[in-house]
Amino acid sequence: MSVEKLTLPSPAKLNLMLHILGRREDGYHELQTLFQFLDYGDEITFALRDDGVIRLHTAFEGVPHDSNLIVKAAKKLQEQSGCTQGIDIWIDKILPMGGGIGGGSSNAATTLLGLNHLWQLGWDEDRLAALGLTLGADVPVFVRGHAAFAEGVGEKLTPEYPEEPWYLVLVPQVSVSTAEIFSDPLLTRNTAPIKVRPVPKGNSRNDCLSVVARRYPEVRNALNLLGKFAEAKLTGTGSCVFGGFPSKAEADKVSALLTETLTGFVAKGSNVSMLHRKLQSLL
Ligand SMILES: C[C@@](CO)(OP(=O)(O)O)[C@H](O)COP(=O)(O)OP(=O)(O)OC[C@H]1O[C@@H](n2ccc(N)nc2=O)[C@H](O)[C@@H]1O
Ligand SMILES: Nc1ncnc2c1ncn2[C@@H]1O[C@H](COP(=O)(O)OP(=O)(O)O)[C@@H](O)[C@H]1O
Repeated sequence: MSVEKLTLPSPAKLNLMLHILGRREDGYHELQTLFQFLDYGDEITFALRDDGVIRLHTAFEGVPHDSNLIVKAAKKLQEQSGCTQGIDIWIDKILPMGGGIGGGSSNAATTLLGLNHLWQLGWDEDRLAALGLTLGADVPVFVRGHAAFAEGVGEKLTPEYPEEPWYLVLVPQVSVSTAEIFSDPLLTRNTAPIKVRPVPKGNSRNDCLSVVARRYPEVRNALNLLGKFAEAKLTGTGSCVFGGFPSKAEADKVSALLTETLTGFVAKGSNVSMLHRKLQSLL
């Protein structure tokens, strides 16, 4: 029997390290980064419609309907597959936008995988990841669903198996523009490539950190606070800051110190995305 309605998770990611190796001729930066997922994220509900219309029913502040990565992903998949069915979509959005935890990219990937399932397209992961890359550099890792070392602009992925601690993620009340950070003249762009796998322990630096911390006092405060209890790191180009803890109880203890002006959440790191665990359970 075919499925008509589906609710799927859309997890966050962390960049456990991020090195900038150089700048390409098209202005994009060559990176090496280690992605891991969090068991924490949005939830997207999809319901089939047979008239071909794609409609996201949840409004996003500051993001017009047709610019939403969920709608863009659905439209591209519909066009490229020639599918004549449509979709109604709702999202329970809890991930902060512009926080470096990949909410938009994750939403796009969940949409691609969810619609591949509901529309019964039978696309394989390679094809979905290639389409995903046209929507954003972080989409392919969410499509593949395994923690990975990423190279290029994020499209060359090798599965990795980092430890899976509990994290406390701090969410400074500021949205960081990725474009602004990558165009800062003070950004370090000449880190030597890591040539061995798995990524040797001790490579936890994020080359964006000093530029982001200099520009955003809110991020500086978060790094200072968390730094008293754990190694405090920046994910992506920020604004979120995270630290690992051996147990949920220890992460919760630090989380209890947060105030209204600096919020955060506790979540388990995971090398297999909760989206893929849910999809597996449906097969
Ligand atoms: C830095 C990372 C690390 O995971 O994540 P976030 O902090 O956004 O989550 C990603 O590589 C973000 O990739 P992506 O999400 O595609 O970046 P966008 O916001 O589209 O990029 C905005 C702009 O930043 C610059 N940019 C982006 C990525 C890159 N490797 N080099 C760049 O120079 C480009 O000028 C681009 O137009
Ligand atoms: N479904 C979506 N969820 C979040 N952001 C989206 C979405 N669609 C479009 N965007 C746009 O993408 C930008 C980056 O969002 P997001 O992926 O959450 O942050 P980051 O890349 O810093 O992790 C947002 O500021 C917003 O303008």
